[in-house]
Amino acid sequence: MRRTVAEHQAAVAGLLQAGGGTRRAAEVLALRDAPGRALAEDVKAPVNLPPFDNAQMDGYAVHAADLAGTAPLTVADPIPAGIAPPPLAPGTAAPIMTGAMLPAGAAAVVPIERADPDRFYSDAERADGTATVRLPGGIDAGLFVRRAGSDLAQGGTALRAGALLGAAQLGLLAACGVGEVRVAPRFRVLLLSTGNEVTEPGADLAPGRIYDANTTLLEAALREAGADVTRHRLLGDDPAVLREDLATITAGSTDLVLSTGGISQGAYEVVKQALADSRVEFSSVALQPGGPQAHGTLAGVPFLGFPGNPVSAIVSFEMFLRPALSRVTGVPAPRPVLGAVLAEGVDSPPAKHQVRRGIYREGRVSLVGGPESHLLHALAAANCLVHLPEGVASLPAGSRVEVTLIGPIPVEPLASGAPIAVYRAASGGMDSAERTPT
Ligand SMILES: Nc1nc2c(c(=O)[nH]1)N[C@H]1C(S)=C(S)[C@@H](COP(=O)(O)OP(=O)(O)OC[C@H]3O[C@@H](n4cnc5c(N)ncnc54)[C@H](O)[C@@H]3O)O[C@H]1N2
Ligand code: MOO
Repeated sequence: MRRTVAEHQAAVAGLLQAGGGTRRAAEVLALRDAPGRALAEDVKAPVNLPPFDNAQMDGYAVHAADLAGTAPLTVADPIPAGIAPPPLAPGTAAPIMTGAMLPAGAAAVVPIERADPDRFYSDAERADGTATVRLPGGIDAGLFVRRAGSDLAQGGTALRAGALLGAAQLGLLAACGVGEVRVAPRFRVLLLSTGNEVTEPGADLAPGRIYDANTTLLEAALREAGADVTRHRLLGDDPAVLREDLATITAGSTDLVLSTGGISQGAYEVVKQALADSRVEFSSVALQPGGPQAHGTLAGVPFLGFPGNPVSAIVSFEMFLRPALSRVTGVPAPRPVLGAVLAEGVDSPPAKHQVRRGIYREGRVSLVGGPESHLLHALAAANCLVHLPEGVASLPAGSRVEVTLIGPIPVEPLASGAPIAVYRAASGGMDSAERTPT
């Protein structure tokens, strides 16, 4: 059967959805074990974030009654972070450190650099209670005060079910005091490679044989995408042996069986022959590489057969399985798809969606290697897949194409002295300093 890329994408997503791999019980994990997992339920903030009004700068806490004036204020006891301070009396200013709780009565914090003197008194200097400080008048209420709940109010939704847990999301949960999370179960994949010619990397290579790249390639891709992978022993080219092997698969034992190789037009297509009378369909998708595809079920377990050429296998993963996993389980996050200008002209078979490998940078994409599906070295140098859709026979340099990012975009080191961050304080008036790399 011949089908379009979109038709096969829908078929694979439907297969995983029906497979029920996402309906297993959620797991409860400590935050440190949860990177890369998807939340199984909404998480509400059990506390305000921040939990209390606190100082955004090291400086003086100023009473609401003293914001306007410039008269000297008596210096009160200092307030370090981590204590509950006594109330602040009018006519006094308390040295307060970043993150310390604002005392009752205080309405603003003036950074120490704006105070006169512009340094904190020592305990000895404050001992007789006569130390004073002058602050600039006309201070806005709320200056350098971080209000309780201003980031997230208690009871508010911190993260929704399905959220992918990365560093920022886990950091937020930790800040809220949440120690454990319920996450969706990992998607389990049984991965098998076929072919008499494939040899385990590290072993001696007999004439006519090649090393097994696909198991490592797909296992790494699947793990990176959040799946739990079990490798099946390398299988030869005997359909009877493979059929026997696959007969041991039982419903619920895994969420997906994924094979590579043995599905096209040869005389020894082991997967095709072993599954001839099964619920697996062999089709030709209008995609290059990645044309031959197999999908269906084995004992109710979803099955996908990718072509044996390594680039065909990884393009199949990126085009069909990764988006389906993303849609069905929430993990991994979808790949970014960007518009880019082709650095060179390119030809493509118009009856197929061709996927070339490229290096994307600053809006331009250069192709790496040719269209052939054995070019692993070029794949390893690429950071994107370049899409030349069905109907396109050739594109001149300068044409716009879509690229899917699969690796990091190269960046130049920052020129010395260039600003790396300019932060403007939300409370207005005083800007924090521009930071420059040294
Ligand atoms: N007459 C035709 N021949 C082929 C067609 C076709 O339509 N008509 N399609 C070609 C395309 S496109 C592809 S892709 C391949 C797919 O073939 P199979 O899925 O049956 O895969 P194999 O024949 O087993 O292997 C293809 C290729 O990949 C190498 N291989 C296999 N497994 C591994 C592995 N684990 N690690 C590294 N390399 C592997 C294998 O040695 C072959 O070179 O068929 C074309 N032929
Ligand atoms: O479709 Mo095959 O996957 O081009 O090499």
